[in-house]
Formats: sequence, C-alpha cells, structure tokens
Amino acid sequence: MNSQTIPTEMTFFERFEADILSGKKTITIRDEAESYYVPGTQVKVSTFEDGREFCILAIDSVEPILFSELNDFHAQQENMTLEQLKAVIQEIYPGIEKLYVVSYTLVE
Ligand SMILES: CC(=O)Nc1ccn([C@@H]2O[C@H](CO)[C@@H](O)[C@H]2O)c(=O)n1
Repeated sequence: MNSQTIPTEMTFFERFEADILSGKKTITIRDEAESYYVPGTQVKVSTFEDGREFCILAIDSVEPILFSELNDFHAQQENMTLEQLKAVIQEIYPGIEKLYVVSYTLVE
C-alpha cells in the first residue's frame, strides 16, 4: 500500500466475528502489509470470505511484535490460548517473524 494512504477498511475471517462483536477479541496481529492502520482513525470491518460488513472499529494502537515474543497476554486479548494463537498465526503468516499488534475498540 502507498504509505501516505490511511486504511479505512479491514477484513477478518468470519470465524472471529462473534468474538469481535462481543468484545472478547480486542487485538489482531497482522504482517507488514497491514501495519499502516492509524491510531485515532476508524475502519469499516467486513468478512474476508464474502465481504459482508459487520462493524466499525476504532484503531487504538499499532505496535511491532516478533512472533517469538507473543505471550499469554496477547492470547488473552485474542480470546485464545497462546498455543492456539501461535497456530493461527503460523497458518495465516507462515514463517513471518515481524508482526504488528493492532489494538482496537468496537464503535458500532
Ligand atoms: C482476513 C484477513 O485478511 N486477514 C486476517 C488476519 C488475521 N486475522 C486474525 O487476527 C488474529 C491474529 O492474526 C487472529 O485472530 C487471526 O485469525 C483475521 O481474522 N484475518
């Protein structure tokens, strides 16, 4: 993405929708390509599978993290065990060590 462009949309796998809407999942971990979300902005969120919009999130922070640094606190914010979280990330971003923790709050 052009580094001057502020992203206004984000997609999630449908299986995480319920946890996001209930407030149980308050972070997402993304790769460099999705590290340009800007704290203080809002994004329209839709499902990756069929592009169905399901909420608006306010971006609170974007912090770099190494895969090897992921801990139980990240897992708790994902509503998963650390083992589950690492497995999910390895599936989505195989072999990627440099990641970003995007924290957000549900707006509507
Ligand atoms: C659809 C799409 O473009 N990309 C992603 C990337 C990540 N995630 C979720 O964020 C957390 C950490 O990666 C886990 O809960 C992931 O499943 C997601 O739902 N969708």
